[in-house]
Amino acid sequence: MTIAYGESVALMGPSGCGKTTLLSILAGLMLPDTGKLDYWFPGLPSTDRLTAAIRRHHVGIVFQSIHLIPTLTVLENVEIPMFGVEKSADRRLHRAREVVERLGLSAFADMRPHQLSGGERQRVAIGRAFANRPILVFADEPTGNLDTVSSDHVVQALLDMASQTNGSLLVVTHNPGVAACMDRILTIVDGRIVTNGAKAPARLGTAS
Ligand SMILES: Nc1ncnc2c1ncn2[C@@H]1O[C@H](COP(=O)(O)OP(=O)(O)OP(=O)(O)O)[C@@H](O)[C@H]1O
Repeated sequence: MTIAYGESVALMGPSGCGKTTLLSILAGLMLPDTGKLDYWFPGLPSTDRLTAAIRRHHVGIVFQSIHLIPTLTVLENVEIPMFGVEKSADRRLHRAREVVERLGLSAFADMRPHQLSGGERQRVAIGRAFANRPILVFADEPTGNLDTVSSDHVVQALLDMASQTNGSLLVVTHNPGVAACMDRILTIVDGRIVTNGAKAPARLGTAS
């Protein structure tokens, strides 16, 4: 598979076929037993591994189970990834406010996650994933536990943030409606990736 710069890709397939495993390998959270990865991030030397430093600066991850820090406010949760990347506290706060506003969450900025709905919480997690303007964002079943309306908002938030940062998006989903919103759909069939359609302006990375 190849993911291009600025492209949004859905990854589908039956339960247990390996979508989360593939995403975890691509995101550098797991090492593959076999196969090869290549990343060509703009402005960076090509690499076959996403190290923690590359992940911190250039990659965002959104999980189905959200994982916000319950004791921090919405604004503080969005700000977390910027520590160690952006030294200026003023710039961190400015960027966090900008992201929260863009996601339509300004009214919740000073609230704690438990005061928000599931969909709102997931949008905060999306804001956190995009806080450092990453080149590549992985989302694993980001709408898995949400109703249709909240799910639509979450997909819009993902696409809007990706287009603002011109980042690439890989979304694992069981939902054909969510998949249809992406530029391209990859499906794992009998252990192999099948693709439909292609929009490939420039390579960002491949896995085989
Ligand atoms: N850490 C692990 N060690 C060994 N096997 C694992 C591990 N994690 C997952 N598996 C197995 O690998 C297979 C693929 O799991 P994975 O979670 O990637 O599938 P999936 O397509 O994401 O499924 P779902 O759609 O249900 O989330 C499954 O058979 C699972 O039991």
